[in-house]
Amino acid sequence: METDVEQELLCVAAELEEVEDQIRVLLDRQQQLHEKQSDLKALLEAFRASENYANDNLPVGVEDWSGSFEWDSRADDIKLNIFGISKYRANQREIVNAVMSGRDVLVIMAAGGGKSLCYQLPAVLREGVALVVSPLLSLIQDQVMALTAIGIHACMLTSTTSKENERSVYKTLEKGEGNLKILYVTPEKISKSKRFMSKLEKCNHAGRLSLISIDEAHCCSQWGHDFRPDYKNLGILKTQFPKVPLIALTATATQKVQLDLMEMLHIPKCVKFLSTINRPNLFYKVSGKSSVGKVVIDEIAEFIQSSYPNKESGIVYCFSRKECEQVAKELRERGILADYYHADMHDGARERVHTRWSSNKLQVIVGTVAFGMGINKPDVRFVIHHSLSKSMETYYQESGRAGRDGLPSDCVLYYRPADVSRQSSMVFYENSGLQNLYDIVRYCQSRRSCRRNAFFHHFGEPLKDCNGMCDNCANGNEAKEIDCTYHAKVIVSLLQEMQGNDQRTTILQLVDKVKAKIKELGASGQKTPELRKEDLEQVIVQLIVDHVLREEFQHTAYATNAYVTLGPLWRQVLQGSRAVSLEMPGDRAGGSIRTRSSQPSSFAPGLETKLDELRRVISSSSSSSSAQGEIFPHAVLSAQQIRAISTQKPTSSEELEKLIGKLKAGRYGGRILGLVRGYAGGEGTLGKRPREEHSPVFIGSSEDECVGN
Ligand SMILES: Nc1ncnc2c1ncn2[C@@H]1O[C@H](COP(=O)(O)OP(=O)(O)OP(=O)(O)O)[C@@H](O)[C@H]1O
Ligand SMILES: [Mg+2]
Repeated sequence: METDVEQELLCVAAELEEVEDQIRVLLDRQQQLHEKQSDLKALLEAFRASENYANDNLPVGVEDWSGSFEWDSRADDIKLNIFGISKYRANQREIVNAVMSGRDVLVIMAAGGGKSLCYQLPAVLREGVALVVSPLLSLIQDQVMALTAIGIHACMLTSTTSKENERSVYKTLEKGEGNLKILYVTPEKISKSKRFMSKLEKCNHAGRLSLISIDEAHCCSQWGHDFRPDYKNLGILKTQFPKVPLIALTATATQKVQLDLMEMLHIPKCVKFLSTINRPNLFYKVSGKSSVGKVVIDEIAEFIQSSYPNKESGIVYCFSRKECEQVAKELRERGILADYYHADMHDGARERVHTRWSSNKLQVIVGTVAFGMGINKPDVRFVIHHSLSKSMETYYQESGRAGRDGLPSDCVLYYRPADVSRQSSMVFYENSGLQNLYDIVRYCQSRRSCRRNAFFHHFGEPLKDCNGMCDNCANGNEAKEIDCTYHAKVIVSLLQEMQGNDQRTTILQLVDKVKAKIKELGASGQKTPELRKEDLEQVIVQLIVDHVLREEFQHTAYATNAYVTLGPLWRQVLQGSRAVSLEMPGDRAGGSIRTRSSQPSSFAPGLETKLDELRRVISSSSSSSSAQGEIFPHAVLSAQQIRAISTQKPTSSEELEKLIGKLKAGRYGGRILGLVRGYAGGEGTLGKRPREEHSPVFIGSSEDECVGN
């Protein structure tokens, strides 16, 4: 009798503990929801304030930014004949109109959606100089080169600008000499250079400051994924120049970040344009990453060489500077033209690598996160992550460097659970750092859910069809689920035992212990699927993101180490009330899942090839002859324009102008038409080109954007 009562007491105690665990999880959730509730309330107030403003201050109908405006024909002319763009993408025209009407504007538009045109076109249309704040030197150089190439006078003030150039820019600002249209600066200029601000003041006083643009505006917010301290002082611009329209642009801003931006930049009454984050032309894929470094490089090299035999451009992102150098070297040893780019290099060396890549002399840049934000190379065909990103936002941004011209491109992330603790020991002290990391880890661990939907879900957007443009949608039916409840129990009981003995363990050490334990228990006749080392790593990581386990960090003099310990829900697993399963690719060979573009694309010589060669020739002759700096091949003719010329085969300058605008037709028309003539009648006298395997997919527009179509 007494033992029965004791038994029952033990059961009640165990159940109580379980209930307490659940309460802890619920309290956590309650706290999160309270925070979200207050953010949303604040957001709603801000929206209402801006709506009231719009209603109170503007005549009815003016908020229709798609109507007719007096600058329409000039805008159309410059868009086509200077920028070489035949049709606006979604929201571009409306944004240009809002800026031209003098309003402050907040633009959230997908990476590669075409944000630059939204401020560059008004900058050309309006009198005076536009100020553009941009966070990175490489991005600024890219933009200045591209604008110079199409004859728009742009310059920059950065850490690399010579004193002489700086003086000349200051003179232009002060006296209005020359025809400077766009001035790019890094945010430090605004926050640190009083001299610059006083010149700007004079420029504005003379009515010559046409607009202010804050590119990559998410850097203002510490809730954003790439907060830059100098960005937080940019509020001064609206205070100093209240009458100058300010346009803030970013590809990624959650509602919280949007609210923050409006507050920090002092634009509570701005017009907001939100576009979808969807990039329908990007194929997302997660590949299993071998624990052997050389094998990973072999796979990456094989992927690049078989999918892109014509040396189309790509980026490989790595975790550390050292890793970048190593990976670049090993890719070179495998015959790929690759070089590295990271923050430890001199500005000059970084610029050289960037320029070689932009002019297609280098196929692959192997970079850290220091490379990429806003890089305007439209024909990047693949972005490979050698290591895990630290959040969904960061991954969306970095992978979004691919396919900005709207043509099909690959985004591949090489995932190995052991990489999780490398990242977690870097981000655990950041605001929601671990939570953000675990979101991308869930993305990687999944073998069934649509990758694209994971982005929609993350950015709070309604789901859209993926059209088979991710590995899980393409291969999801082949994926299988393996029951790992038994393994999870062993893991939890081992950890319980170790904690009782005051022992610590890393994920990798734990895997070895689990393997040994399962072998030892094997004799007891338990029927369990045999898991490889990598699978066990994956089970442990799954348990971490599901709160059964948690990571704990300890600093040493040289590093921060991540250990794994019991989390709030461990008892549920131990008592068998929580099943644990793992999604596996159908073939179990994580590294070799079929991809959309893993078939080698045959590339016979044809008109497209000839046009590609032509643009390279023009680009390299420009780099030796042009006083205005290099003109990159993509600035001579974009991939879309090459496609349009190849399909339409224009026979006169007028026809060509409709496809690429007057400026380019005037400069290169004779040579382009000369090539097209060789292909008149469809067959071509220079060799027949097989049909391209990819049909173009375009970004963010309801209309067909293919120039001339
Ligand atoms: N309406 C259009 N039609 C065709 N191409 C366009 C159009 N608008 C922009 N582009 C091209 O799309 C590419 C990406 O544009 P842009 O650099 O402005 O993107 P973004 O939105 O600033 O992206 P990111 O967030 O990555 O900086 C560029 O090559 C640009 O010339
Ligand atoms: Mg941009």
